[in-house]
Amino acid sequence: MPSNQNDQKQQDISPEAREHFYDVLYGRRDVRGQFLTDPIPDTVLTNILHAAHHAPSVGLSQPWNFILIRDPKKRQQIYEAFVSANDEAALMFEGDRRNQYQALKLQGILDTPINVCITCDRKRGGPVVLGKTHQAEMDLYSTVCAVQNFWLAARAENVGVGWVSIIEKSTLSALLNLPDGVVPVAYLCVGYVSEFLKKPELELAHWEKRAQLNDMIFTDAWGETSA
Ligand SMILES: Cc1cc2c(cc1C)N(C[C@H](O)[C@H](O)[C@H](O)COP(=O)(O)O)c1[nH]c(=O)[nH]c(=O)c1N2
Repeated sequence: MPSNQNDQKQQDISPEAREHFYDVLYGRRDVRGQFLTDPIPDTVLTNILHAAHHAPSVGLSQPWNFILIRDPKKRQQIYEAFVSANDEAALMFEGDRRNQYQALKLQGILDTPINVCITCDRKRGGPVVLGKTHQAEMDLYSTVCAVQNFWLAARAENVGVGWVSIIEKSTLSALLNLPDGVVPVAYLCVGYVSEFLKKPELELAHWEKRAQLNDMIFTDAWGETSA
């Protein structure tokens, strides 16, 4: 075998590794109600952060930071911001849907040993960043890639993650002293769990269900399906 093909073979993902990768991917869950308070060893947290930091980013700008929030007082303040936003959110749903919403557990802010806020520095890389010249929001999308890496690496470490977005952004920014130009992208509750549910909690609670993949695929233009 020519040596470049040999190199390629060595880079190929083995069938076993592929299976493990899909185990992690499909086994990932948004966790709210199954958190344990057991501490996360620093080595495990470092592995997860390291994976997040290896996400793709526009122009390799790496616009993210990771704020590790352990202080119970700070978390209590953030929890109160959640409660206030969640009360407002409930009023946006009507009738039975509102009752159903109010019965959902939508955060684990005080239930985990650590919360992590992943931020995006909108000014990182200066005024002109390769790949961001015509789509300014690419730094936000890059940060979301870091969030997904974090989520998947956590699952590989058997650590659960719950994303909480029912918090007023300005309140969160003030509580975390974010400077001008830095925005919170993801507020994550992070901890070991009693179990990873087999399906999304919102599906189990009959709030929403997964759509059919085929209904999501168009060919050549929006709305066009190959017969
Ligand atoms: C951008 C964003 C924001 C939120 C979420 C996710 C994402 C991607 N999710 C979790 C969401 O409900 C969950 O991902 C879906 O229900 C699918 O479940 P699994 O993640 O597959 O378990 C979420 N969950 C929750 O309980 N409170 C929240 O505020 C949010 N916010």
